[in-house]
Amino acid sequence: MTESKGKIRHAGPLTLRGNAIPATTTDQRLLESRGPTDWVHADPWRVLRIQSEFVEGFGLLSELGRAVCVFGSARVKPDTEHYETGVRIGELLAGAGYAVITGGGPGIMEAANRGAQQAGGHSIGLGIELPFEQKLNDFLDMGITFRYFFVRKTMFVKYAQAFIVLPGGFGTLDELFEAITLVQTGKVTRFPVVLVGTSFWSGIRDWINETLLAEGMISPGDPDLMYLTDDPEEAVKIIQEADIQREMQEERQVEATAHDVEEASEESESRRR
Ligand SMILES: C/C(=C\CNc1ncnc2c1ncn2[C@@H]1O[C@H](COP(=O)(O)O)[C@@H](O)[C@H]1O)CO
Repeated sequence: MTESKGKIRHAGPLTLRGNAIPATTTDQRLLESRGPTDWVHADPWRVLRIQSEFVEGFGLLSELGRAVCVFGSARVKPDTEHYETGVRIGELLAGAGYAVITGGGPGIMEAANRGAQQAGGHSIGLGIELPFEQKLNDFLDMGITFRYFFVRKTMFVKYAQAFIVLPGGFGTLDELFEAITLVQTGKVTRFPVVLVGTSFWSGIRDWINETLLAEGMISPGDPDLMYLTDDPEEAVKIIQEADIQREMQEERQVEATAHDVEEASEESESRRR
């Protein structure tokens, strides 16, 4: 705590003299203040809360290793076809060494977390605070509940190498189209988005081809940004294949950089001679 000594006070990085010296110290004002609380709801305070969500998320997830997000309906129940597919995908991903990240809620999220956990993999839930009572599902090794959708979405994209999308409603469509937009605009590269459930998704795939593409709203290659399958094994294989391609590309880049450096040093050596 900073003490007032004569006519000078050091308050953190500040040096204050004369009338600029407040009657109390910063710590005293912090510990004693009992004023209006409106500032808790003001935007500058929210910015700090948003920052703290990023810090918590980065802190929790940064050492995760390879991971895949699984999205899908919050409403499907255990012992239904889509739920069982979610469990199988969780198991397969865990078996292939991927951590499984979901929205941490019920339905497909729970199914994929359950599959990952029962196969001995990492099972992560990134929940969201909602207006109604909500809790993280029971099949998580690590969970975090975000206040802000956009912070949570950053975590999904930053810490996963791919998305698998099962049947779902608006929430699932939002996650699907955000991922596709990030791939389309080059914000993320080599990021497979795999839709599982051909009869559920073929309507939207046809609309994308027959309306979006036909009317020039997207480019000819854009529909291929999504893979479509019924087979959980194939979904995971697509992701593994993309991982191999990514690793090969990274190796080629490292080799090309090493080659450039070698050439540059040979050139400067020959100029010196
Ligand atoms: C509807 C019910 C609970 C909702 N709880 C959720 N918890 C976590 N994440 C959720 C929740 N609801 C939606 N999401 C996210 O959107 C996707 C599913 O939304 P959809 O509209 O059901 O397709 C999902 O991937 C989550 O990330 C009570 O049962």
